[in-house]
Amino acid sequence: MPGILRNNILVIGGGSVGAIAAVNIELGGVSDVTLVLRSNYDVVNEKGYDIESCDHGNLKGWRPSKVRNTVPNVSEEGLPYYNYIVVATKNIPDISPTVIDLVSPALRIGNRTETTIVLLQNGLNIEKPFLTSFPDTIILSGVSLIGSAEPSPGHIVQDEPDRLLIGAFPHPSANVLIAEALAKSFVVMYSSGRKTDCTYSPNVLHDRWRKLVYNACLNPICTITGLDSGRIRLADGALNGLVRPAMREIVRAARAAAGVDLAGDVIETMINVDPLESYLKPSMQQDVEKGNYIEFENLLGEPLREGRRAGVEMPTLEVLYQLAKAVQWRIKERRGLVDIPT
Ligand SMILES: NC(=O)C1=CN([C@@H]2O[C@H](COP(=O)(O)OP(=O)(O)OC[C@H]3O[C@@H](n4cnc5c(N)ncnc54)[C@H](OP(=O)(O)O)[C@@H]3O)[C@@H](O)[C@H]2O)C=CC1
Ligand SMILES: CC(C)(CO)C(=O)C(=O)O
Repeated sequence: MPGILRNNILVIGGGSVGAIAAVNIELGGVSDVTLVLRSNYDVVNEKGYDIESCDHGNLKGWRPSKVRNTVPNVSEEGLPYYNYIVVATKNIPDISPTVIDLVSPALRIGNRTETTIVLLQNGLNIEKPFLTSFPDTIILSGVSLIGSAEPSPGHIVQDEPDRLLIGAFPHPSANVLIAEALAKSFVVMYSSGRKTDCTYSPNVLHDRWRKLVYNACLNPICTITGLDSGRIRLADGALNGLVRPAMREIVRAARAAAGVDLAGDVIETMINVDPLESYLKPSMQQDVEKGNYIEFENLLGEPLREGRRAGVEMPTLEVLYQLAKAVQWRIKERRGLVDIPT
């Protein structure tokens, strides 16, 4: 579109969530997406994505403006800065590279205010390492209720709509109005293709704790039991014996640690957030089935630590956390990260 200034967007991680985000951003027609891929790079670079989406229909051979298998080093490669860097990888601080290592080369040395980072990831306190490493950069929160999976490289199946809440994480020095304006501009850009439900939501802490009622509880419970989010609702006693007690602990922790009062019906809403018949596997369960590392520290460890610091007893979450940690160790062993004494 000559004469019109286009947004230059980097999306890091083109899996279940990142691929759909790239589609939405490109669809508006005013942004060019560079998408950084890893295991699915060869397939997508050669043939494009094969996307089956409840929001977008079937997109065969879909590609964003550019795909890469490395994060661009904007300073060394002399590239123009990115307006937004959208991070849609799993957030696994216990495994390298961390998200900070990943994003760093894409910010111009000495100028970290021109780019805004959007964390399209689950979990609590994910912005903290960014505020420490890039104290001048504004960080946006993306809380997504999409249901999406990548059953094979480059094949994306999105069976629950993309409902995305965007807001700015509290920042120690940035101007609140600028941060708010950047969040709202992102919403406009993401929504301009009119195929998605992306809204501005300033209450980031509330949105993240609310989502944790699902992510800190159903994600590990489904992962550890091997039952998807439909079957766990059918399984004898699992809701009353496991799911609801864990969810009640998160509700108490949100209030005590963050002053967040979640709605009285949040537990039942989160249990029923997806139709039972979708038999949806939470993202952590999908990861374990693929032999991938799990995001247990930000989904489970951080809310548990916050709740404990605020004096909340969290016996169910404590056990789930220790079990998830053992699952992560099993994955590390399979991937050759631990030495087993002979
Ligand atoms: N899936 C869902 O339905 C939902 C997911 N979320 C959250 O969204 C975030 C993204 O999840 P999701 O899309 O499901 O995850 P996926 O595993 O499907 O996709 C993550 C992508 O990031 C890539 N990646 C990871 N590390 C790197 C790296 N160093 N360089 C380049 N690419 C990298 C992965 O590549 P590789 O294949 O090589 O590992 C993969 O393609 C998570 O925080 C998740 O909790 C939130 C709501 C719903
Ligand atoms: C709740 C859900 C399924 C998104 O809707 C999710 O966040 C996950 O799978 O981790």
